[in-house]
Amino acid sequence: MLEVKQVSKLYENSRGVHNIDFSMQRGEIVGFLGPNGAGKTTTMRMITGYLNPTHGQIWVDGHSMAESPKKARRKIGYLPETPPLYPEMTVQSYLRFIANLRDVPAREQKLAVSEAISKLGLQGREKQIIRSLSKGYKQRVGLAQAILHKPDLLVLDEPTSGLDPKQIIEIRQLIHELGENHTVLLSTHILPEINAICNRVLIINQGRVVLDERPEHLGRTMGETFEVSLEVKGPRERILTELRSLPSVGEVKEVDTAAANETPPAQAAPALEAESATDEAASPALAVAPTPTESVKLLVTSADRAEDIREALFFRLAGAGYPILEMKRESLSLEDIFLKLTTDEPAEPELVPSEEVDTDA
Ligand SMILES: Nc1ncnc2c1ncn2[C@@H]1O[C@H](COP(=O)(O)OP(=O)(O)OP(=O)(O)O)[C@@H](O)[C@H]1O
Repeated sequence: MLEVKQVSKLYENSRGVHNIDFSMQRGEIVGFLGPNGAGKTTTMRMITGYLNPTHGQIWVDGHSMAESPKKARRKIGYLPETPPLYPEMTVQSYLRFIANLRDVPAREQKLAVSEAISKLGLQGREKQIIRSLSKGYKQRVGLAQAILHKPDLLVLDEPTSGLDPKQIIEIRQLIHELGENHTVLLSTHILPEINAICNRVLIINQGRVVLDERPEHLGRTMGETFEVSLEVKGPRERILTELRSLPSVGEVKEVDTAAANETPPAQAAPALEAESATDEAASPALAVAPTPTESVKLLVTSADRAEDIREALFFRLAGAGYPILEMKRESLSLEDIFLKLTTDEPAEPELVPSEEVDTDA
């Protein structure tokens, strides 16, 4: 659907983007992430034909943006960071105007506008002046103009920026629905947005792609070690011994010793023995002075980086008679990965304002 081949955009200040290279298959929803100034908008403007690359090529559904820009752009719906709205127009007249601009045949315009209005939940607002709409509804009109000519690829630059939490959820839901019939590239600063709607993530830093992966494979790609947090009921020392003797286990760290300190291990064993004795013997003791439940919280890593050790932990602890109260796989969050990939870099030198080399298309 989209091929971005070794694309660079050099501004006079030498910023911009360098050798961006990726492709998108039909039906993908790709999240485009990067810190401020990383090059997201520059890349999106080149993909949509609003900016000429200094080097490289862009193909949209087989059409070269350089050689057949009209055909290539016909395939794309673009929502820039600031939606290109005319505030004095009504929603309906604005969308009719855009349909005209995009060469939607006259006899199809009415239907195209009413379809876009209903897809974006703008029914009842057709006659409203755009200026009087809330930011969330203006964004819906922006999305409506992007899909009017029924493009295959939607390029959305920070579509939820500046919206309140309720509007963010609504717009996300709409993008999710649009993703059923469109290929979508969307830039965002909101990391949970990627997990919520995207099936692939591209991270760009200082003008270069530094990660291209499916969200569920991010940990593996980052060389993450399989790690599990556990809460186990039973005597601390014995649990540690059991776990450390498992060949598939690498490291076992205690994360919260509060429970163990409350009940020293020496006292724990008799208490458990009393519990495992007859019910008649255990119950009166509990009624007089309840035995604190001894549990230990641990962080356990795999000996072989990526091996899933959850089943081994379960069977070993169950076999030894120590119930697992909680078990959770710990993984690097997208935030962790983003920070790892976009910090530890030399700080950007002070930017001297200058004109760009190419003029906008
Ligand atoms: N017209 C221009 N002239 C010169 N430099 C520019 C121009 N437009 C962008 N740049 C520089 O190119 C780099 C990439 O900018 P771009 O706007 O694409 O980043 P971005 O990732 O979209 O940032 P943000 O998240 O802040 O919108 C930045 O260093 C920016 O200063």
